[in-house]
Amino acid sequence: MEVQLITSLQQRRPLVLAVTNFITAGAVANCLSAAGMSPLMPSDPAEAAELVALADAVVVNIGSVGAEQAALLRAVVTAARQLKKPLVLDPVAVGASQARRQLITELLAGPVTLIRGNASEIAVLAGAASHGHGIDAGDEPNLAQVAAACAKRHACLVVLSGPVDYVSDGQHTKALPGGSPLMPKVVGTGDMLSAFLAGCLTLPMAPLAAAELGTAYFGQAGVQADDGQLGHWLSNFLTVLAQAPHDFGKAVQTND
Ligand SMILES: Nc1ncnc2c1ncn2[C@@H]1O[C@H](COP(=O)(O)OP(=O)(O)OP(=O)(O)O)[C@@H](O)[C@H]1O
Ligand SMILES: Cc1ncsc1CCO
Ligand SMILES: [Mg+2]
Repeated sequence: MEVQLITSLQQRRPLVLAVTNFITAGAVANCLSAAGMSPLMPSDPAEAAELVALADAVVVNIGSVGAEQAALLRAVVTAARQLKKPLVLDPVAVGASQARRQLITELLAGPVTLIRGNASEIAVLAGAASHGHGIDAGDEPNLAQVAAACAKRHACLVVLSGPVDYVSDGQHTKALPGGSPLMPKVVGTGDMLSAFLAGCLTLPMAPLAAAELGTAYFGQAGVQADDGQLGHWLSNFLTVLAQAPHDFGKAVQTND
């Protein structure tokens, strides 16, 4: 794994503007900070353009879909497109309500760089049947095809997360094993991955390669944070992310 790229990213400390949700905002901010990125969470649509201008990358998450949050999401997405910032969309529980589907349709009327969701969320965006259960994924078949179909349909990169993560640009799809069975039990690990990938899209490499590197790195950190105790996972994960990547690289299995 190209860990020196992660070192260079940490030296730059890219500013990631993150519209998350009120449930996991703190965990996402701490994850970004531990990983060597600088989190900023906006709350007022009036400041969206100024804050997006400061940002190196932007992530938006529809976990909280009230009218005020929707206005903030629209303003941030519009500014990110105008200012050509890498833009990640996390379609939390998109299959669960009409309001979420409507908001996602609106946000996906223009281009995004990357969509990161679990299998059921990505299936909805691919136009396939889905079996999600609120924020949790259900059993979906043909995950590599679902990821590729979603990427083609929305002309963007897709990271479909789960026991195996699939990274696709619609033409090429890579399956990345990794992560821990504790991760789906900790609420917000997907939100953290989406925000982390936004920061990785600032790496000086092709966006597909950056998405693969970021997804593999996050998964391997997740493995290392697993000491068998659910309650330890999040604090272990922040500690692992905050380690120098060369130490991290020694401690975890690498891809090359
Ligand atoms: N069974 C599993 N085994 C190993 N890793 C997993 C497993 N399930 C999820 N993960 C990892 O957890 C992270 C989050 O993926 P997940 O699909 O659970 O996101 P999510 O459903 O959007 O989560 P949330 O809504 O809580 O933020 C990814 O890094 C993924 O690789
Ligand atoms: C539990 C929950 N409900 C809406 S968003 C969220 C956090 C995971 O995205
Ligand atoms: Mg999620």
